[in-house]
Formats: sequence, C-alpha cells, structure tokens
Amino acid sequence: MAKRLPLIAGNWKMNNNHLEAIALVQKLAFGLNDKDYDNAEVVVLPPFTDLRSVQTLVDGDKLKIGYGAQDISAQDKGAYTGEISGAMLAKLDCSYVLVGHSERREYHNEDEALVNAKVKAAYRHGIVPILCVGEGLEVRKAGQQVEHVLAQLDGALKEVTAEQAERIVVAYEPVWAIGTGEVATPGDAQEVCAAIRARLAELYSPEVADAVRVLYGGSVKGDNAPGIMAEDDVDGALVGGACLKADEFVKVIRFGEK
Ligand SMILES: O=C[C@H](O)COP(=O)(O)O
Repeated sequence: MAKRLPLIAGNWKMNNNHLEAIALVQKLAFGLNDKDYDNAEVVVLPPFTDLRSVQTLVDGDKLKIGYGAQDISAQDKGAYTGEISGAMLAKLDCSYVLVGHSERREYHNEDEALVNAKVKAAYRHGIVPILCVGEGLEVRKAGQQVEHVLAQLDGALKEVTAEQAERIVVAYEPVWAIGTGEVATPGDAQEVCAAIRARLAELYSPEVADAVRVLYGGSVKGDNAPGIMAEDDVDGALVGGACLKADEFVKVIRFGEK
C-alpha cells in the first residue's frame, strides 16, 4: 500500500478576523517543528476575509502550513452576489477548499447536485476539494451510515474523472459528533472510512482508492486523535473547535507521539 501522508486540516468556521488569523497562524507555526511537517501535512481553512492575510504571512515567513477556503461557488464569474469563485481562491494560492460540509448542507440547503458542481468548480481552478460526507443521528441509529455516506460520495463524484478523483480528500464527519464532544469510536471511523475507500476502488480503481486520503472529523482533540488515527483507513483529521487554540491543534498534529 502506498504511504499516504496524513493531513490534519483545521476548519476555523466563522471564527477569527484577519488580525486574529495572523496571530493564530503565527502561534501555530511557532509551535511546530520540521519533524511535525514530516509526519503530517498541516492545513488551515480560515474564513474568506482572512485568506489574503494568511497568504501574505505564509509567503513572507516561508511557512510550511498550507491553507484553503471553507466554500467555493459552483459558478466561475458573474452576477452571483456574495459568492466567491474558484478563480479568486486560486489567485490567493488556496490549495484546498471544503465542499459539502454538513453546516453548508444544513444551513444553506446544499444538495448533492450543488456539492457535485462545487467539486467540479474546484478542479477547474486547480484546487483540491475536501469533500465532507456524514450521517445524522437518526441514520446512525438505523444503522444506515455506510449506505448514506456512499450515496453522498456517489453524488459528489458524478462526472469526476479518475485523474481528478485521485487528488480528492474525503472527510467523514458524522453530524452527531460535530461540535458535540461526542467523538465516534475508532471502530466507527474505520468502518465508514474503509467503506469510502472500497467505493473509490469500485468507482475508479484500487490505485485511486489507495492514493486518496480519507479523514475523520467530529470532536477530534489532542487526547482522542491517536486512537482514531491509528486506524488503517483514517489518513488524518478535519478539526473544528480544537484548531482554534494553537497548542491543542499542535497536539492533534502530533497524534503519533507517545
Ligand atoms: O470541520 C470540522 C468539523 O465540523 C468538526 O468540528 P468539531 O471538531 O468542532 O467537532
């Protein structure tokens, strides 16, 4: 099996203005050393208004921290008030963009067709989508989590080529574990992440499935990260609350340390 470099991505959600963004990235960079970057790719996903400041800091100080956005328009240009295009994000050197986060699906009614259009928009502009999938509590209680997540995956990947799919990041985030402190067990995470990988092999090829990083997200913190990340098919974490404190985020990034 190819070695996948773990990805630890911090989704700031709607937190931190551009000045606070600079302070947080500086603090994070100060807390990390070369070994940390060898063990994991570190990415922050700040609000749109912070991206230019983060870009300037990362470029100016030659930081090894990557960054991206939390959303992207399905459109490339035009009369779409309030939207941010992939071209705009690419100009800010964003490497990644979240697509289909459960909060977008819930509060902005994003459906599978829109998520699919946003995945394709990201690829048009050379940005890697971090595709979020995950089930709500009712689905989990009914034991339908795998079917639910695979249907989301199929919908998001419609007309996405193998060459594109090879670069995608998929984040499995059970909605009942987001911001609740209720983390999935390592076994829960592994079950769904393995099913995602198996579906990628069916849709594309074993090579594509082997290349794709599948993350777990939902109440990940320094103390529960090692257990979750020890699972074979979990290649990192999408972190919300715990990434807002640099020292806690550093602990997650050091998940492999005893
Ligand atoms: O995007 C991140 C996730 O929604 C997880 O958030 P959380 O770590 O605060 O539960």
